[in-house]
Formats: sequence, structure tokens, C-alpha cells
Amino acid sequence: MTLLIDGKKISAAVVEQLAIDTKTFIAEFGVTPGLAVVLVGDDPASQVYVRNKVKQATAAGFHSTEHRLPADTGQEELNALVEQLNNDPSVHGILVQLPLPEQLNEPEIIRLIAAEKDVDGFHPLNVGALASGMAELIPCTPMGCMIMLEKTLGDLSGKHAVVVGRSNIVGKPMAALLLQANCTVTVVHSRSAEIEAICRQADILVAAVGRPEMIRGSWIKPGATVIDVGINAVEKDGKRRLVGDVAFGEASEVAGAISPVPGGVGPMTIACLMKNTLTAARQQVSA
Ligand SMILES: Nc1nc2c(c(=O)[nH]1)N[C@@H](CN(C=O)c1ccc(C(=O)N[C@@H](CCC(=O)O)C(=O)O)cc1)CN2
Repeated sequence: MTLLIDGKKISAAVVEQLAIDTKTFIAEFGVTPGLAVVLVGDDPASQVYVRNKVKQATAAGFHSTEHRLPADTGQEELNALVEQLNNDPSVHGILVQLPLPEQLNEPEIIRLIAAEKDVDGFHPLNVGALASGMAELIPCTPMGCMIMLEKTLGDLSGKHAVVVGRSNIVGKPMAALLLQANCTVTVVHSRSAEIEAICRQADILVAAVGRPEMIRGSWIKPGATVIDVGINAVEKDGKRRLVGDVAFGEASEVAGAISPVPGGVGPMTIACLMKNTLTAARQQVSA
């Protein structure tokens, strides 16, 4: 029997616990954690994610604000908003929804967000802290994947984990977290040779390539745990639907446990954003 790793259920438990921790935090420090979410443009998927983030923040007991800017916003205008949020003591976490419209410089914005308010964990200081095992603010998607893996497998020591993809948002931080959990880690990417053969060696396979159903059932070692990070919109029989980077039907006949799309990593990403917001608030009140 293949176990379905239910991201909706696990994330609901994370947010429920967080709501309790937030109450305790507010009672102790008299401060309500504040999250500011910035959305530039009108990408429909980003609008959904931002709406869900604000909703979850409210459910966790945070004060949250949404800042919407038009698609033709210039760099100076966005920089000015980020500076204003950096200087606002009621805001403990800042998130700028990605991707940004192409006229905007993403690395510049990421660097401009105060590192202690960077609840995405993308600022170079937070990336460095993660690489050296000292991170407080960890990128949300990889953090969510780790929670799912630990819930499914317990101790990950000695497992061979293969990460497919090397993005700054998922692949690289995922590899760092797996290494910290004492896994043997291999990262494969578009220039790697023998990707299929390497995937077949994985006890843990994390797929984060952004290519619909690229990873087939035959790439998976029997009994392996598969985490599918991909969220790809495809058209099938004239209907739009979401699929992951893993061919779910085939993979679930081979894997020991697998996360679905939708309902897997996506909800965990948002729950972990809430965890980071409370962490950021805690750090800022005790600084
Ligand atoms: N600043 C950031 N931008 C982006 C991030 C990020 O972590 N920080 N990650 C992604 C988008 N993302 C969060 O922002 C995200 C994507 C998907 C989901 C989700 O819950 N997906 C659902 C399906 C939703 C649907 O029906 O469309 C699921 O998988 O079940 C949450 C968050 C890029 N940008």
C-alpha cells in the first residue's frame, strides 16, 4: 500500500499549533506578529497564493496587510514600499510574491528586504545562515517538504536523498536541509547525466523541476518516499488541471509514500510562511 502524504492535513495541524503558539507569544510580549504581503501585477495564480497567505495569517492570529501594485510598477516605487515596511515596527515579516514583472529586478528586492523580516528566507544573509546550519528563517517550500518527510519517515539519517532541480527557492535549500538531517544528498539538474539511474537510487526523491510529469514510475526505487514540488497547469481533454513533476499514477504504484498535486507541498509552503512569521516576530521582540 502506498501512503499518501496529505499536505492539507499536515499543514492544518501546523497552523493549528501555530495559532496556540501565537496566543502564548501575544500574552507574553503584548505584540501581535505582523505579516505584509506584496503583490505586483495581476498574475491569477499569484493572486490566489497571496489571498491564501493573508487568510492563513489571520487564522494563525497575526495582523496582516496586503499591498497590491500595478503590473507596470517601477523599481523605485517597489523599493520605496519595501523600505517603508522595513521601517514599520508593526510588520515583522515581509513577503514579495514572485515572480515579479520583468521590468523589476528580483535580486535587488530580495536584498533590500531587512534580513530579520525576510520570511521567505531568500535574503543572502539567510541563505548563508542556512548553508552553515544556523538558519532561523528557512525557505518555506523546503521547510514544508522536511516536515512531510519527517512525519512520514521519522529519522532521515543515512537515507540517500535525490533532489531534482537546483533553484534558489527549492532545490538548493532543500539539499542543505537534507544534508543537515544527515542524508546522503545528490542534486541533479538539466545538465546532469544519468538522471533516471540516479533517481532510481533514491530512498527520498524530491522533484522540483517545473516540468509536468517528467519523473516516471520507472525512475523510482520500489518503496521510496516521493515529494512532488511541481505545480504545473496543463490542459487535458479541454480542461485545465494541475499536475506535479511526477507522473502520479505510475509513481504511486512503485513508491512507498508520495505527496499529491494539488494538496501536497503547496499548502505546506503557506503554513511554513506562518511559522517563519512567528519566528521573525520572536527574534525582533527579543533583539
Ligand atoms: N515570495 C514567494 N513567491 C513564491 C513562492 C514563495 O515561497 N515565496 N512560492 C511559489 C508560489 N507559492 C507561494 O507563494 C505557492 C504555490 C502553490 C501553493 C498551493 O497551495 N497550491 C495548491 C494548488 C492551488 C491551485 O489550485 O492553484 C496545492 O498545491 O494544493 C501555495 C503557495 C512561487 N512564488
